[in-house]
Amino acid sequence: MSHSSTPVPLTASASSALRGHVRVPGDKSISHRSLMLGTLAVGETTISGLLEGADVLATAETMRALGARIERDENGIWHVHGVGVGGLMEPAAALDFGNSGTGARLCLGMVGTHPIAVTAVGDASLSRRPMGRVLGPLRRMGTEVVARAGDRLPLSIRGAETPIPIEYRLPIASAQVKSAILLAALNTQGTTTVFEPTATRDHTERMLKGFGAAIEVEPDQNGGRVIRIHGPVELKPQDVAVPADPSSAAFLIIASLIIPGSEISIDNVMLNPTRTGLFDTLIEMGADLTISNRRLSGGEPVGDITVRSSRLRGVTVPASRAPSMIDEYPALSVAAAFAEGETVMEGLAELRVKESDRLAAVAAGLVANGVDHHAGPDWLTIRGRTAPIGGGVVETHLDHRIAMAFLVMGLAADKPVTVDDTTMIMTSFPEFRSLMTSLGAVFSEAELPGTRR
Ligand SMILES: O=C(O)C1=C[C@@H](OP(=O)(O)O)[C@@H](O)[C@H](O)C1
Ligand SMILES: C=C(OP(=O)(O)O)C(=O)O
Repeated sequence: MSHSSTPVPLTASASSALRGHVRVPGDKSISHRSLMLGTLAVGETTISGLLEGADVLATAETMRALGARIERDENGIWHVHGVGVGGLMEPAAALDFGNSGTGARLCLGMVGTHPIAVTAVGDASLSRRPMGRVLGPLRRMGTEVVARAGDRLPLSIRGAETPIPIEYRLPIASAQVKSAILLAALNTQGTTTVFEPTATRDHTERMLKGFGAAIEVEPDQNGGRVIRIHGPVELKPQDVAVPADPSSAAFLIIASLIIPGSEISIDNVMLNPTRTGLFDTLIEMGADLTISNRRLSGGEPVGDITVRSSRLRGVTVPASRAPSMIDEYPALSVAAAFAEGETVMEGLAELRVKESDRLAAVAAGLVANGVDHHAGPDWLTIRGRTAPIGGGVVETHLDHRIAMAFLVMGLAADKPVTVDDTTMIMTSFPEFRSLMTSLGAVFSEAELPGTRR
């Protein structure tokens, strides 16, 4: 997205019951990966249901700059004519990843083992986020890095001429780091091994298998996994059908739970167990959430979700569940504000390095709207319904999930909730406002004097 777009504030007000049967856009993680793997395959990959959000469109642009021919046809199908592993071309200009951590980190992995020079830039939010977590293993594989202290964007890399396979134990639970190494391994002679102490989303592994890579995944007894990939790899083009994004569905689901009388259904939601921690948590909280028509689609479990408004109660969400719902804590915090009793969320350290410091941004939004809570370095407790909720203005810090979560809060609150900017919602869920409005949500334009970003 543009780095200098004018903020567009929005107010959400108490809405009557949400009703309807909808689809939400394609999964962001799978969308990025399908463009990247399509680029690394020889021949034509087609993608249906691609998320056409700014983050993914930025990835499409970077894949073009690296040599892929990518077109969208009149039916909304994307066609990626790949250059093959080893075939990436040196881009003529810096690659702009906008607001997207996934785009930047996975692409650094891809190019880190191609002998080309690449400069990576991003918006103000992305330029604050740590890249050392991928540059560390890439340096061991032979990638040269020119970056300022702290390894933040903008930075330049030159990919290794003769990449070295590594064994790497992830120091943090991060699918982006794991995926960057696996993508780097594709153009590396020999076996690259990644140990992940806690399972994180495994779309890269599933998709690499689908594209024909020699990859083995072995679960260990403690919930971790060992992943081995044997390079160099030749990828075969695929027809990818991207299922709906559970992280986007989360906002509709929580809105329906907290607005009395609501009942909505969402079709074809991805239900990979490495992504469904929020749904498990909501069910523990007493949510009337049912999943029907479970099936496999393109190597991923999917199903249709029906949700009805429910009396929620507070629960403890253990740290071990964090990787499977890492993007859902802002939304869960809103559900917790409307639940009876205390919700305890542990293991939240990674929230501090997302598009914003999400722990701080959520806590500030809760303060602004009168919600009883306590935040620590890596935990948050929220006591729901102790006082009227709402009436605040929330600073979003270029973070789409903060904006959407607090707009959902406003739909069920005693007083309206305003967010200071909604432009960045287009990174992951451009249809958020129109889809929510079609279900019955009430939004109105807001004007804020001297909004800070
Ligand atoms: O691999 C991915 O597609 C993602 C991994 C997660 O990030 P981390 O790897 O930093 O946990 C998640 O927060 C992000 O939205 C998407
Ligand atoms: C953290 C997120 O994305 P990314 O890391 O790709 O910017 C997100 O979408 O919540």
